[in-house]
Amino acid sequence: MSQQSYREQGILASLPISMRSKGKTTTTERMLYYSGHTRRIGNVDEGSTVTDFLPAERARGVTIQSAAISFHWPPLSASGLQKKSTNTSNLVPHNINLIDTPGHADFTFEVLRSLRILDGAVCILDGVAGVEAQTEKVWYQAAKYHIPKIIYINKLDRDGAAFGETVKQIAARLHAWPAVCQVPWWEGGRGQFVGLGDAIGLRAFKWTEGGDGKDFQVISVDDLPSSEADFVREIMNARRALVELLSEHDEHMVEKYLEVDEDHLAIPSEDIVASLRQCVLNQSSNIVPVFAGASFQNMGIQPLLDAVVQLLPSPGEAADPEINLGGVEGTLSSLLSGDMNTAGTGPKSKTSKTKFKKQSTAIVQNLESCALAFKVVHDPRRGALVYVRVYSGSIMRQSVLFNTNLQVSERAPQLLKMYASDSVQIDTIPAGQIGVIPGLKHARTGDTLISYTGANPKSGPPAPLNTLQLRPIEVPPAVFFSSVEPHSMSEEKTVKSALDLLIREDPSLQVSVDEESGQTLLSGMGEFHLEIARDRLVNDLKAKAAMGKIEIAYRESILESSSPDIYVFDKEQSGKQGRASCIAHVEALSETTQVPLDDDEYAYSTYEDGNRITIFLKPTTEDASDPEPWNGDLPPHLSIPFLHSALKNGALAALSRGINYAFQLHNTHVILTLDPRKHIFGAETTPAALSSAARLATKAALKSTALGNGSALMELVMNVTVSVDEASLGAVVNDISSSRGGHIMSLDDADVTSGPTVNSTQEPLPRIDLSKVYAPPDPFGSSQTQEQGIAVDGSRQRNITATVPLKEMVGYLKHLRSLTGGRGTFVMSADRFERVVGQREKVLLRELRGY
Ligand SMILES: Nc1nc2c(ncn2[C@@H]2O[C@H](COP(=O)(O)OP(=O)(O)OP(=O)(O)O)[C@@H](O)[C@H]2O)c(=O)[nH]1
Repeated sequence: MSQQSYREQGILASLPISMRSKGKTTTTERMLYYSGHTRRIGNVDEGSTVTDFLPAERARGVTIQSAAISFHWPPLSASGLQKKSTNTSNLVPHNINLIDTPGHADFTFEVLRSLRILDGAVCILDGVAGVEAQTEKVWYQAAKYHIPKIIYINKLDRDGAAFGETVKQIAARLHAWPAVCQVPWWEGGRGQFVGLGDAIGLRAFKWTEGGDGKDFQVISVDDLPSSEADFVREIMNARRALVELLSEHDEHMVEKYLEVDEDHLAIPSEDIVASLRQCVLNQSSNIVPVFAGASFQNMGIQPLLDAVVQLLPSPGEAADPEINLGGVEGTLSSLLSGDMNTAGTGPKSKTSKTKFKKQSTAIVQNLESCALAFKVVHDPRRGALVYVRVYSGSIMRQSVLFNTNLQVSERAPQLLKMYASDSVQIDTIPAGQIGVIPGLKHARTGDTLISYTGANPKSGPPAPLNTLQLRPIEVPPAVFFSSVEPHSMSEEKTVKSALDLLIREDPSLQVSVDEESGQTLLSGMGEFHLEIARDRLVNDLKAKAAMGKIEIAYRESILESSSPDIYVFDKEQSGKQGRASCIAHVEALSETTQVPLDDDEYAYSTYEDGNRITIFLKPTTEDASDPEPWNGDLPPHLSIPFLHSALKNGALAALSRGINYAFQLHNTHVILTLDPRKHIFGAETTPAALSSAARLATKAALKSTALGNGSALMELVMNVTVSVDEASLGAVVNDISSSRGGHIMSLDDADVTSGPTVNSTQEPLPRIDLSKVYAPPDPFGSSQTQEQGIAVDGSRQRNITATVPLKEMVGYLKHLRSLTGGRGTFVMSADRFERVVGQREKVLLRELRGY
């Protein structure tokens, strides 16, 4: 297949849209079928799809993991020549890599992770439910990564489908100019959904009811029967609106328009496609092409695939990925071209800085490839499969890959390309492509992998490249947890390896062991997230263990600072003597906390999971104020990154259990000082001994703070946006503020929301003047009036933005539905941890202690 001639399409994904299913997997199945990669169409409802392959996904009919597969469009024939697609423009076959993502809010992190590797996205909306809050959330995130998008409005066969209303919502809620490229064809104006009108090609596509959708009629507008006069008129209206919208944002379109004497219909379709592509790729115009269909009825997929090939970018046109190099942010192309300012990544003194800059330019030249492991899946036959996207260079079979997150190297024994039903062995994964590496022992979802000429077999590539992070994202706090109890002592080991695998697959799950009770705890982002983890653990990975009740994870925070205290660790560890010391003190972290590292080239500071850890490697003396500086000398088995990472791991372990309530600490600053001349004892100072010294030193410091005012209980407060109709507004507001202890932040009209109300990382996009938006009329009463409360029945849709403790949001959807006659929807994300005080603290503590 690799010898055949085809062009590369960028990585494409169907965006997750809401907690309710829009038909992403259903659409993907058709794409695979029409491209010739499957022989039958899989069905979500029967659990027979290619992309929902986990047993838990098939049983529940929901996507949990983002599946990645490759196919060609137009399909490659046996001779390698292109087959006919629906388009007149003789498309060359393209290789498309598709990621089908989950829709449920508990898996939003999985979605954000996938977003990072996309070059383009198809945002699938449900033509009945329209744009929902979860859609907005992901949309703004995609905008943040500059991902070009097209929209596909699905389920137009369903009663109450409202294409025009959904188009208006795209403008109102997603703040994008909808470029309507297709209009739905309801037979005779009010009959059944039979096909589409193509505003670009001035023609219609008609599918036969009940068929597999492979063959369909392409009818020119001139040949449509007179009974379809209204439909023809609407195709023309859409064409005029499209030309006008493009003319406002693209000068070339104005020229074309003038060339054809201002006849909207006379502009060749190729020119419209070229202009649309331009607008989609450069994104400044904020235009989004809108397509239509009913995937379940096999209608609309082939024209959508044509649009993917024509409008979305190839890997070479995709946005330059952001990187982080030793704490400094930049882009990959600036690093590769030597333009990235790496000054902050190395030593802080002036002379070392200049030397370092020269070295880092030379270092980049030896970078062979860099890739992001965006997904790890356990295959019962082949073990862990690591999906990678290569950003520069090529990964070759047998390449040694250095994992910059784990600081380990491992060889890629094999490389695979995944097609629907099979995988093909390949020798190289070039830049822009995705592929699979089986047999890696360490790589986890989210890790950056690099190969480097002349890398040190132990410590990998030189600094600062060994810290390179592609598109880093912050893992949100895991706020629900459940205990995991192996059935017997003999099962402990297998349960542990199953848990290890689970967190390699999904880093938003966390495993911790409660030091005192010895209990293993699994934490996740939501109840559904943990339920699915339980399914994976027990049913798929066959771990013989029981999981306890799913509970909310609170945090605790220290109220006082400790004074610096030394801890000496001296003990046998795994049959070897371990000895190390360090000094620790802790303080409550606040916005004003200063971390003065600038003039200390051996200092290091990191913010992780709500706490800060700062490490100083420097001489300590009791009396002299200016001790002789340390020259950086270390025993051969230790390096500065090793010291930093061992000490940090020790501190993190100590922070996982608070002194008063046994909850993880929050807002705590741990300051560790290690004097390399006094606290390191030759070969006995192993990384494990250093971690133990740091852990025990931190623990002792935490204990000393608890002697005073104790510590504070913290709970997670969520940022919640509830969409309800006007009639239910009062009841919902009252419920949030009185029964749930929430604070109402704002009440807006849903149609004029500023969009990015969900969290502060989303940037506002300018509002669209709705009077200028073209949307075809909807022939049927819209059920969006029921689901979204939009204008038709006179009731306005309102958005309530509030902060509410997470505990009070458990099971909220059911309650909201009962308060709003089934119409209310909501979306939420973690806002911050807040101290619990007064009566609420007493009640919570009573509940937690059970007495
Ligand atoms: N009537 C109708 N139903 C559809 C259509 N497309 C999908 N469905 C149904 O909608 C439901 C959800 O479809 P999926 O393809 O699983 O949707 P999804 O977006 O992948 O869902 P998640 O995996 O939960 O995110 C299934 O019952 C499908 O049969 C359509 O065009 N028309």
